[in-house]
Amino acid sequence: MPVRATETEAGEASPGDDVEGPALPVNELFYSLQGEGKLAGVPTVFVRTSGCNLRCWFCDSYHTSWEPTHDWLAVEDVVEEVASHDDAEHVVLTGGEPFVHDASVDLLERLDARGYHTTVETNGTIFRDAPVDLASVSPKLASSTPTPERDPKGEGEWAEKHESRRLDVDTLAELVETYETQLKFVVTGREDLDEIDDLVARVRETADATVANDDVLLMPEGATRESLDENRETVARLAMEYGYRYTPRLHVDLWNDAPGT
Ligand SMILES: C[S@@+](CC[C@H](N)C(=O)[O-])C[C@H]1O[C@@H](n2cnc3c(N)ncnc32)[C@H](O)[C@@H]1O
Ligand SMILES: Nc1nc2[nH]cc(C(=O)O)c2c(=O)[nH]1
Ligand code: SF4
Ligand SMILES: [Mg+2]
Repeated sequence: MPVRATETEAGEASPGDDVEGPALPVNELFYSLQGEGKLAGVPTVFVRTSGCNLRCWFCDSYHTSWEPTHDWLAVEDVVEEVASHDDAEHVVLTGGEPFVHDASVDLLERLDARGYHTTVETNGTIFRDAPVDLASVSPKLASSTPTPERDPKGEGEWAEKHESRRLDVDTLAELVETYETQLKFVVTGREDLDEIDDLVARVRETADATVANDDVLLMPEGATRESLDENRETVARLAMEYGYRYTPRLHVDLWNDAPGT
């Protein structure tokens, strides 16, 4: 699909006059297996919006965050493209950060009306009221911050903004109270576990809903097979030690970092 560069930080520059009704900046749309979380292995259509309010140094979707590209599509056309994948019953709305866009709610409503199971992959900093069957929330830890040493593009210009935005316990609590939720943490090493324990405790104190240990998933950092090979066993052992759930990155095991997988 042809894409054009986005002009603003969160990628919310508007569609051209040729697009009617609610529209989304779509980076890619593809059919694959859900690679992460409780539904890993389920055939799924992925809609990846462009634009994000954070800048994780490790972001595996660089062209939705650090250098966003997309084509503006009418929500109606996105639904038709999803429906062209005859066998799919599940749709994942991801990004970038899908909840920066008002039209994500329109899309979820139309998908729900057609009977799809919807998962939203979100960083948990923005709440939206929408028909979401599984909120797949991935709160960002201190180890995600793009310090000058780990900045994929500049020299740490995003570090402060990322740091001030990356966690909002009240928003996490609202998501947990409203939706069936999994909390899926990207783990870079043992150092992350104190922060995860602390955050899970704060969400449990704040939310009027239960967060079971098997709703808390540890996912190894790794956009490539090579980096996963380095991290996955450490993270699997940490899951056993702390009593949380481990999630693979099945798509990376199967297809490495190929686009559209
Ligand atoms: C690209 S993000 C888009 C959704 C949303 N912005 C978020 O971060 O949850 C999709 C998922 O990939 C995870 N992710 C991104 N880069 C990763 C990496 N290098 N290793 C492991 N997981 C990664 C995110 O934490 C999130 O669970
Ligand atoms: N196969 C596959 N599964 C995924 N689960 C979450 C993904 C995402 O990027 O949000 C993703 C993805 O990019 N590919
Ligand atoms: S929040 Fe998600 S999309 Fe945004 S930079 Fe981090 S991993 Fe990438
Ligand atoms: Mg992905």
